[in-house]
Amino acid sequence: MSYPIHVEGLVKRYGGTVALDGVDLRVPAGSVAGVLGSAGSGKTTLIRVLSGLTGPDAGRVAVRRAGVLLLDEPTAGLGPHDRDRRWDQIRRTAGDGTAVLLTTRLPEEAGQLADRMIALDRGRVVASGRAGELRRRTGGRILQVRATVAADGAAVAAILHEMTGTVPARDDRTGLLSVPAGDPMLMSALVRRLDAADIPVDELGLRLPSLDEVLRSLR
Ligand SMILES: Nc1ncnc2c1ncn2[C@@H]1O[C@H](COP(=O)(O)OP(=O)(O)OP(=O)(O)O)[C@@H](O)[C@H]1O
Repeated sequence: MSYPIHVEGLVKRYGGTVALDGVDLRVPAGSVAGVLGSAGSGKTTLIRVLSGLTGPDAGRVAVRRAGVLLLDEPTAGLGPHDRDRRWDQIRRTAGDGTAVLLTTRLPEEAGQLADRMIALDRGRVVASGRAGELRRRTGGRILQVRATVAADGAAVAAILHEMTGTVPARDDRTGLLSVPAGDPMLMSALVRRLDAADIPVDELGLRLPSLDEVLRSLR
């Protein structure tokens, strides 16, 4: 199979900065590849090399002239309505047989659009695979909870640790404790435990992981 976008061992340096450090990726026709990374991870540099704006320092880069779409953070700055329209356009374009590669800082965007995901961290591919696999590996939702009385924080952390096997992260500013909520019954089980221990909480919920949390779990 030949790929409309095919990159092997791509290295790009700016002076002493290694912006891309041995990137491998292949994008089949009719699919979306999502490159997920934070500021400075090398996303824009990758788009610039793929589009021929700048040359690689090492490696092999092959990009077909037709049937390829390269998008650098295509929904940055858009409101929810325009973002949804842009997502639909991108899905339609891939549905017509185009190989789409897009960069994003939003794990949710990569999860929504991408067939395959590539996580980029300081110029290196730290994870790649089917978007569904990566979503499973990153554990879905994060549970967060805060004790009403600060002195109860340690007891809540100990309960979370015991229930999940993970030491919860604590935000020093807000006092919120968070752990990956792999088990869908975790929240209700936690409420029972807190009730039995007579510990009041003033915040309890599930949220999507941040980009940093996703990247940390993939590293
Ligand atoms: N023209 C340049 N000259 C020197 N260094 C550069 C240049 N372009 C990028 N870099 C450096 O290369 C690294 C990767 O930058 P790049 O812009 O590709 O990241 P990015 O993931 O697109 O970030 P952002 O999300 O902020 O756009 C960074 O350390 C950046 O400072």
